Amino acid sequence: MPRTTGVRLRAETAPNERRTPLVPTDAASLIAEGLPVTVEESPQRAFPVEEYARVGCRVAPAHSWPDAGPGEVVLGLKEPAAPPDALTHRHVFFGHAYRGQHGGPALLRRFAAGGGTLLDLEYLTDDDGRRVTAFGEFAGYVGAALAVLHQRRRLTTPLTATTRPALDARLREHTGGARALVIGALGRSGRGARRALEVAGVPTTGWDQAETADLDRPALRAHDLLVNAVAPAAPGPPFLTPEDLPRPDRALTVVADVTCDVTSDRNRLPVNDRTTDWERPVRRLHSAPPLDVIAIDNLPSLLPRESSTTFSAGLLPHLRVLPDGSPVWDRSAEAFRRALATPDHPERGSDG
Ligand SMILES: NC(=O)c1ccc[n+]([C@@H]2O[C@H](COP(=O)([O-])OP(=O)(O)OC[C@H]3O[C@@H](n4cnc5c(N)ncnc54)[C@H](O)[C@@H]3O)[C@@H](O)[C@H]2O)c1
Repeated sequence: MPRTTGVRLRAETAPNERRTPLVPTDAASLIAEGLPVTVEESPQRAFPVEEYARVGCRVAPAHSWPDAGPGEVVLGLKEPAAPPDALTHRHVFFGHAYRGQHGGPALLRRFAAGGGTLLDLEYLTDDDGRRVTAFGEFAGYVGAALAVLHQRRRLTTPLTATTRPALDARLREHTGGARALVIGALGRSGRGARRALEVAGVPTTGWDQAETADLDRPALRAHDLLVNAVAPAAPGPPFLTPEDLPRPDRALTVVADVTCDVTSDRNRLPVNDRTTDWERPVRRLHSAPPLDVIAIDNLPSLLPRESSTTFSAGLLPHLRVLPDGSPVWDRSAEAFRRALATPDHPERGSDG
């Protein structure tokens, strides 16, 4: 393993990905502690590159990371665009590759071809197995907010990035008028969803694992809004089945699928098999009675500055110790090694 000589913040290429895992003030802390930071130019990042340059980051052209020195750790959020196909560096990003997701084996083959390492952000966990940093709370908040606005016919499209105070103000324009159910209510996304529903004045039921062990389908169908915020550790019975859709007793008209695991065998909402996007956030699943789904896989990007600031604060203490290593980095490297050993049969353990 080469000595860590710096951090290279990549430009994201996914449409509407405005977040960053490292904000300028935290980059400044790394530099002050002797770890150089290079930032690629990116017009879509919510923090202009000038903010990074001002605190002492080197600026590099977008997509120049393949030329980074072998000791530079390449930091991003989503899979780096090819070419190059072979990945040689240590990369830190969300791979979504270890749980049978589409594209997982192909990503692992890119690492196998180049001899690089993925230090997956989702697998940076503390001694108790808890993620050290995550976007979940913002995902739940935005997912529930979009569901409420759609149910109130107040959702304007295409969606554009906003701020928490602006979104709160729109949620407060009206109150009540619906009952919501949040599944996965005790998790980060579930907490965020409940907060948005509270701001919107929507009475909310919260279910977690205890309540879904023996699913009360009539109770589920009696809610107007459903926010799916679970992180299931294993495949299990669906929350909604095709038989639920035509039922005349179904009050449920809007589902926000925050989990968005639409290509995984753990998907608890298999009545929906695809994501939606900022251009067309809502997809009609059934016409009579109507049922619409919102399944956007980059929800926190709608609050890019706030979600990035929180995420970066959680990651910073770990970036600080990159040169020396730590059990947190070791655990993520070990998850990568296990997945690499069985790329077509990914592990099915919990990712928390
Ligand atoms: N759409 C997006 O933009 C976006 C962004 C971030 C995270 N996510 C996804 O949201 C999901 C939740 O993330 P999180 O950070 O809140 O996870 P978390 O681990 O904090 O919480 C998940 C919760 O789900 C519960 N749960 C698991 N299986 C359940 C079941 N069968 N029934 C009821 N509850 C169950 C857990 O007990 C836990 O309380 C993850 O799949 C994550 O990948 C989506």
